[in-house]
Amino acid sequence: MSPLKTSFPKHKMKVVLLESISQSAVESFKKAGYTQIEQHSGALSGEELDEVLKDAKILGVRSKTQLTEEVIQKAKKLVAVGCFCIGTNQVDLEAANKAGVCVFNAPFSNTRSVAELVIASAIMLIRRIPDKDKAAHAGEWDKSSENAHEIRGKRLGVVGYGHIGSQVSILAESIGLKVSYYDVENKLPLGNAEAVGDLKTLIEESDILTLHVPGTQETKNLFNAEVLSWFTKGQLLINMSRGDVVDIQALKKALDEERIGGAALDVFPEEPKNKAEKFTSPLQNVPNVILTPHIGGSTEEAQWNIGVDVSGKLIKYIESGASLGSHSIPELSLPKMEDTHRILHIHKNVSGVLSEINSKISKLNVNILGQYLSTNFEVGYVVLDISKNDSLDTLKELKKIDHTISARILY
Ligand SMILES: NC(=O)c1ccc[n+]([C@@H]2O[C@H](COP(=O)([O-])OP(=O)(O)OC[C@H]3O[C@@H](n4cnc5c(N)ncnc54)[C@H](O)[C@@H]3O)[C@@H](O)[C@H]2O)c1
Ligand SMILES: O=C(O)CC[C@@H](O)C(=O)O
Repeated sequence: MSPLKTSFPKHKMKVVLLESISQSAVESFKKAGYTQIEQHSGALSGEELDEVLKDAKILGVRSKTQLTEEVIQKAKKLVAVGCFCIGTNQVDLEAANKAGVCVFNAPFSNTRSVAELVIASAIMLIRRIPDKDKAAHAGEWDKSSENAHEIRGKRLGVVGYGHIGSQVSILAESIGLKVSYYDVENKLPLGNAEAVGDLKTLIEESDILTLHVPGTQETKNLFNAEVLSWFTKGQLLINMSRGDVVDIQALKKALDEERIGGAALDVFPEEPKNKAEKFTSPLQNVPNVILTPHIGGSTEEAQWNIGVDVSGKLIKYIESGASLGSHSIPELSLPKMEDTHRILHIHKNVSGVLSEINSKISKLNVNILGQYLSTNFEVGYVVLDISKNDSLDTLKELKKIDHTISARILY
């Protein structure tokens, strides 16, 4: 299929990619005809972020760049944001929705990479490899088997049985672990995994706990001092979800008191924005603790696939209006345009807008060849496939309608 033309020429659309997004995304944009691609290796904030967003139509971020309501409101030309990762908690999705900015992510391209690191970390912790490694580097030869165990036959407790949690469960069973899980939703158990009805029982029954919940208000401090007090027998804790899910000071206390026997943390409440910033944590130099710099999904395979996935969604949205997978404006799956022009109208979801769209169309006496609508609580998204001769007049009229957030045309 030859690339679609857009009313706004692609070579004039600025694409900004932050946080070392994979070259696969750059290649996809270039192949689709986008030439203004600006790449930055780290996250941006404050004036620097506002400045690059002044004339950006498309923005790509990973987990560090905070797209607050203020930032989104200032980015007047922004049409779509791609989170080149799973998490979307760094974006104010409500503000993006209200501004008519479509937000996509890559819901599963790095799940396998995270799941592999969880299994690797569990084995490292249960063998107390962090301490042995440190000792060997310091010239000490400690061959003792004390407190080092096989993972076979131990029970893994998975908190959050979604894409990653369930994949960890499959890998864990394949090397002889028993698996239980706790999820707020009713989830189909894979393999021989068993659902447990409450977090306390899961913690008490497991030897290793691994966290795979999303970063939301509900999961903030989910593992607080009270929950961490349910660890009494030296269980191991792995967190590769979001940093603020665990109260770090309370975790340190539990490690110091040996109620928790070791921990692997890939995410932290405060993470450096780039390589130049220093990383500090109360858990540095605590025995049997593995600290990694938020690299659960950082493999070449995962990053390449994420680049392809998210750039594909962004290009499709810009060039066809299809918003399937959007986390902000309503989702619409659209057919190919057949010898028509397409108008995309995003508006506040208040009564009267749809009837006004239809009344304008009937007054102009235009031929509508396809009409698609999707709404959420705040916003409505209408797509009209329209005869080529009528499209520009119709767009002009639709732009005048009260409560219009944005309107654009594709041809
Ligand atoms: N460390 C990394 O590099 C890395 C990489 C990828 C994803 N992540 C993070 O991993 C987490 C999980 O990702 P995913 O793709 O599996 O998400 P997902 O949405 O597929 O699964 C999350 C699961 O958690 C459950 N859940 C929500 N609230 C819960 C609660 N309070 N208690 C128990 N269960 C709860 C949900 O019902 C869902 O089943 C996310 O926070 C994501 O941002 C981290
Ligand atoms: O690549 C990143 O910055 C974030 C990775 C991970 O936390 C995700 O949400 O996919």
